[in-house]
Amino acid sequence: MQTLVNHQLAKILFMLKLNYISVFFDGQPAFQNINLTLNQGKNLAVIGESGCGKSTLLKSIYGLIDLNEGEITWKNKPIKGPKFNLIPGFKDFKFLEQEFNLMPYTSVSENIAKHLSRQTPTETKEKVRFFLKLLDLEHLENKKVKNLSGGEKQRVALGRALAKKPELIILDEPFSHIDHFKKHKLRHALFSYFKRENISCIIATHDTEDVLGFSDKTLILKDAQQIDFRETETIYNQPKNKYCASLFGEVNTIIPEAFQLKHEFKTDELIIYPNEIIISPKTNFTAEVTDCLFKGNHYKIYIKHKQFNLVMQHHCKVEAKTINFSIDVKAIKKRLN
Ligand SMILES: Nc1ncnc2c1ncn2[C@@H]1O[C@H](COP(=O)(O)OP(=O)(O)OP(=O)(O)O)[C@@H](O)[C@H]1O
Repeated sequence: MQTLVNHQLAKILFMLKLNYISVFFDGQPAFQNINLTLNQGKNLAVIGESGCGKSTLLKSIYGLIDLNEGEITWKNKPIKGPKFNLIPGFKDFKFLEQEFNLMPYTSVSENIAKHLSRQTPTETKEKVRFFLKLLDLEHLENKKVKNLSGGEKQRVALGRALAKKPELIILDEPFSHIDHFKKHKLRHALFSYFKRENISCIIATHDTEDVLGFSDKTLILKDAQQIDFRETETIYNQPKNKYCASLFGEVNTIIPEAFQLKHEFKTDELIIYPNEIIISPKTNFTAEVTDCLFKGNHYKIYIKHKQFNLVMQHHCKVEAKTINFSIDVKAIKKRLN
């Protein structure tokens, strides 16, 4: 009985399932053997270097591209590509592509209102007002879309995608045209809205800020292959390799033995983040300081120790030509465990 209940629960929770899916263009994989599940209300980030297959994967999930291998299911029903669907795209999903496809000669409000579900004029007005506020577009409500900036258009496109509440929203670099100042506020407002409304989200991005703090799971692609798919925190704390760690920023690879850490870490190579190298005057490790960059709340410091070029961070500027440093073993062990 319990098994039956668990099985049914799993059926409900695993809304989206990608079952070893692949797409090839001219015999070359755009992505290959992607295998994952996404639960209701969860946020998945898809990251990886340019050309690794992120956009093609998103389009395939929405049903715009036919799969060459595997199957995509949503609530246990297959999602078919254009070969099997007269109207491309899946009804429970909304997709915000890199191109926005807005109606240029109508106003911001009209663009959003057109996509709301049918309701009374007062309800429509209230809903439009809600999205204008959420996306910081209130001051532009009557402006024609053709006269908006790229970032403003991108926000209208987000409003349009959300107007009729989707069960899954697919976002391809949704903040790429939006300035940093607005991006932080908007990102927070949007992801909080998705959580509140239990909307699942898949976002392809090059911005670590979209990933850390907001995505529950992360999929890492490289050369069309699935390199990792785990909880975002686990991926960051225990990166499989340097490529995976580098997607979150600059990192170091060291040989533990060269830093007298052979007994602490039983691996040939160890990936360490810049905050895990610390200036400590009492150690035997000296390094030449090759650069020191102001980063706002810290300095990024490039150092050279024997054959190792390392990057570390420090709370204040380093003027000295050489420093003594140590590897923060305690912090690394805490992260790895
Ligand atoms: N319609 C197509 N025909 C042929 N090749 C394609 C097509 N669309 C994409 N590709 C190729 O598939 C690969 C994956 O492209 P995709 O746009 O999915 O990458 P991406 O990870 O989204 O890149 P970026 O981060 O630069 O947006 C690339 O090598 C690309 O050239």
